Amino acid sequence: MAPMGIRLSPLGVAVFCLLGLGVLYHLYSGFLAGRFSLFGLGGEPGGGGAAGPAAAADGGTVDLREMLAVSVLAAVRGGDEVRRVRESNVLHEKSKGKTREGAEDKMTSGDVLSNRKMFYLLKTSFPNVQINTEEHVDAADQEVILWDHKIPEDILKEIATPKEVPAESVTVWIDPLDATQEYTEDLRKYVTTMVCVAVNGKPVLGVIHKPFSEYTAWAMVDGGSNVKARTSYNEKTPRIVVSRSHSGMVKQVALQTFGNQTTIIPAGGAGYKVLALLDVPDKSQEKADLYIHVTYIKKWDICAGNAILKALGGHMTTLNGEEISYTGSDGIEGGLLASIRMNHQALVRKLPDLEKTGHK
Ligand SMILES: Nc1ncnc2c1ncn2[C@@H]1O[C@H](COP(=O)(O)O)[C@@H](OP(=O)(O)O)[C@H]1O
Ligand SMILES: [Mg+2]
Repeated sequence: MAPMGIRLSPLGVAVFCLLGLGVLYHLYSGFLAGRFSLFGLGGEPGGGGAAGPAAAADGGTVDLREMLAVSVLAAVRGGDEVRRVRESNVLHEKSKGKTREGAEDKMTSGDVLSNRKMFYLLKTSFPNVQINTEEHVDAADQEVILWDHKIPEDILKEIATPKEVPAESVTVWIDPLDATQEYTEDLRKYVTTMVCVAVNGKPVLGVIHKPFSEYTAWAMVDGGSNVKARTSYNEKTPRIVVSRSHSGMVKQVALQTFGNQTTIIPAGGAGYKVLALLDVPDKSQEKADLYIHVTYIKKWDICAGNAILKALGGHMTTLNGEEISYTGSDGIEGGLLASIRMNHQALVRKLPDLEKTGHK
């Protein structure tokens, strides 16, 4: 006699098992999808992390202290690309055309790859702000780089509270590789990556990073900084740092204004030249008392330096002493004068009017 009990048909068992597997698959795939979507948004699985772009950006405001943290990270990450490409010795150097004065306007893989990192890091973190960058951003080649929402200790120490401003008042300027000409000549000390944040056109945050010595200077106007002015400057016979590859008539202007005893220091990069005015521990950094530029120049080249100088009590203006507005057009026509711990207006009065003297 067959033993008593429930008889299970093999077909029934198979259907039951399949159903069970289906339920398990459904539950488990939902769980995995949840985890992946959390990672995709930058949140921490299991909760606890703020997900997605900087929370403040969603409400129509952004926190400048958070923007500073992301700007420093962007400059460092961009700098990693700049260094990597230079060390590979495969620069893919191209010309973007000529400047108004006829110099080659160069671009390399270092510029492009740094731009991609810097732009997408800032754009993903602060989707609602206007970002202007020197290089073209390829929308088909997007990169999702997420900020971990950590503000470094040195920033927290200097800037104790968040500083909210309307997102629409902000313009970010990125220079993914300043001193491209010198980069192609392997003059590494001049190269920087820079981020600037302007609020209503006024430069407020500046970051200048030197990828080859891994030095970063940052400052926030009415906030704090990790860099300071030197204790003394020579106002009478200043050492003047000027462009080595877009100089125009700058040497004539400088010597005419300050006399033949004045030392002219030709150097690459607007970022490098601003750092020359400050107390920078980097050994490869030359020191100067003034920075003068007479030809056309773009706002991504100068905004970060302008913000840092302003935060430290210095000045960057056109040669006529006009403040530079960091909205609208990309470039400025009136040359540049940058100084710190000097009577800036007195320097402006000393300089010749470039329009009249034909020194442009
Ligand atoms: N007349 C000009 N026209 C266009 N760009 C200029 C310029 N003079 C200077 N620049 C840019 O300003 C930056 C600093 O210049 P310099 O090293 O000559 O002082 C460089 O930026 P990039 O290297 O980012 O292109 C350079 O290309
Ligand atoms: Mg550049």
